[in-house]
Amino acid sequence: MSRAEITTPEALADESVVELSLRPQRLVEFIGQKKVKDSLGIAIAAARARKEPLDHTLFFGPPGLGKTTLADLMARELGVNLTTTSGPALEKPADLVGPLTNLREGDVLFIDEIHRMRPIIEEFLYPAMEDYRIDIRLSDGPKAQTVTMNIEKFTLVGATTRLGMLTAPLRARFGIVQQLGFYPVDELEVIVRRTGEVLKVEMDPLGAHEIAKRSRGTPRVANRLLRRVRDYAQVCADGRITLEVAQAALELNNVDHFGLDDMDARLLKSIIEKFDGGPVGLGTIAAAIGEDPGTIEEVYEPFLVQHGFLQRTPRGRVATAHAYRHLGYVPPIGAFEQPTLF
Ligand SMILES: Nc1ncnc2c1ncn2[C@@H]1O[C@H](COP(=O)(O)OP(=O)(O)OP(=O)(O)O)[C@@H](O)[C@H]1O
Repeated sequence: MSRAEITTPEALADESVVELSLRPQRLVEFIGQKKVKDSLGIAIAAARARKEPLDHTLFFGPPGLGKTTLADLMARELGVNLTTTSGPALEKPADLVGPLTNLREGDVLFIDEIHRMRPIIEEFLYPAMEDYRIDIRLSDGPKAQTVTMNIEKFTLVGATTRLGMLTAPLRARFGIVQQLGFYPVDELEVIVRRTGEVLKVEMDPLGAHEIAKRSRGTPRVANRLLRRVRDYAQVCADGRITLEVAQAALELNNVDHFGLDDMDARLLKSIIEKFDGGPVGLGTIAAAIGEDPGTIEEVYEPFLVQHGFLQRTPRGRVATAHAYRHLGYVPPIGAFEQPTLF
């Protein structure tokens, strides 16, 4: 595993099965995000009492914070089926006909990465979301015939890491919109302990705390770090995760005590060394470190901005004094006066 991989908030190729086994089974087992959980709990109870489908719901926030898990839990709490797909997987409206016509009343259709849906799919979804009907074109061309089909009343749950990329008409069709934010260390610690119980690994509170501290506010990263530390504990110690074991295992995996990894360090160092600390445009940074600008913006920056390593200003990205010190540089005097954009 490369250094950046261990702390990436995105799911790795081989992780889906293990993630499934770690997924909470009830909404009460979902740790943190209290406001989101409370308002969902109320909306679900009300929908059940009225025997109506829940309003279409949109989750937004960085990857790995539990959007898919919440969609799954909503279906469980509502006692309905969940069908899952994703924006990039839907190539043509016909790809949605099966999933939509198979829905039973109240079922949940989950569309991950909904901001990556093609416009033609989006337009196909509008009448489904609004009036529970779909318009199927029987052939192509200007004289193409269309048949209208009614579908059962259902709930669309969408997830996106880029709320700004959703079109206004699509966004307006969601009755519930919830933002997921990074988790504080104490909540991640609870997640680590719960995962430890599922994996049947013995752990000291300080060991759990150390893993939580380095998890970039992200449950997916916390669970991944725990699995790596567990391997280390089994092979290099007596199987128990103590503070020392966690520290040694995470050092070995190049995860520093803030959870910054090689890619974060390269990004910040490049701004500091090549661009005098910034401001520098996203495209320029991306070219300098050989990474996709979208990935930098979606995956790396949210955590760096939230933890004060990076500022987004109207003229570009700026490395903060905190970033300079953290990476062993002396911050330049008077360089941090740009107004922030976000
Ligand atoms: N609040 C939580 N409590 C317990 N476990 C959680 C919580 N949030 C996420 N997890 C666990 O973290 C992992 C990643 O969560 P999930 O797949 O739901 O994230 P996501 O936001 O949908 O990410 P992506 O957008 O990349 O698909 C899962 O194994 C999930 O069970």
